[in-house]
Amino acid sequence: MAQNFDSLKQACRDQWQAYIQHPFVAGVSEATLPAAAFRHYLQQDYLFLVHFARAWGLAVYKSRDMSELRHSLDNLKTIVDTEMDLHVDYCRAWGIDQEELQNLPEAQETLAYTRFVLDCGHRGELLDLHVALAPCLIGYAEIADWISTRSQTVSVDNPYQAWIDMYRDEEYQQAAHREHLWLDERLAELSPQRFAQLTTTFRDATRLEAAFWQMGLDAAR
Ligand SMILES: Cc1ncc(CN)c(N)n1
Repeated sequence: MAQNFDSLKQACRDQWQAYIQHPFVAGVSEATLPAAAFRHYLQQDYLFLVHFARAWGLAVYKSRDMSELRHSLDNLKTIVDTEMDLHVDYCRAWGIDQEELQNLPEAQETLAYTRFVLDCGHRGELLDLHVALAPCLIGYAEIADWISTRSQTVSVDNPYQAWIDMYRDEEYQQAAHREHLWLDERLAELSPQRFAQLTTTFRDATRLEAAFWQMGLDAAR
């Protein structure tokens, strides 16, 4: 049977679930997450987005034809022109201004995750980089879906509603869908050995996403 993106998720089922349904995400959904946890997450996520934009820039650089290049460029634009602007506006609403964001010290979890992804890109091929980036782009679209289907989700007066809406937004969901299809096409052709190698990358990136949520929770203790 041909492998696809769902095969990657299946191979890392426990780690994927621990990321998508992390207590931080449940707290956002139920409006019970401590504000200090979310604030710390927002600050570090600004730094994260800067490095992830660089990683998509690296994917543009590593592309072999115009179709690959345009695909990575679209993802770079989603971060720089849409997600980052919304993020900065959102931080401002939480009383965090641009100057504060630019002068933040980088947390270990941010360093570990972002440099891991950049290293996958430098060391490997374009596909290694896309697989390392997938938990970020596709994972948040799935998280927004998970939140919207939960009966426990609070949708009236939830202080995190604007953040949830950012990832439920059609443009973000479509970018995640395009990446899903892009990966499905490339994963189908691989040898079992190559698929196993990419599974390790995907699992590690997923673990680093869960650690990023945990960093937010720990900041509120
Ligand atoms: C840590 C993290 N992972 C993913 C995303 C969604 N692009 C994000 N903003 N931050």
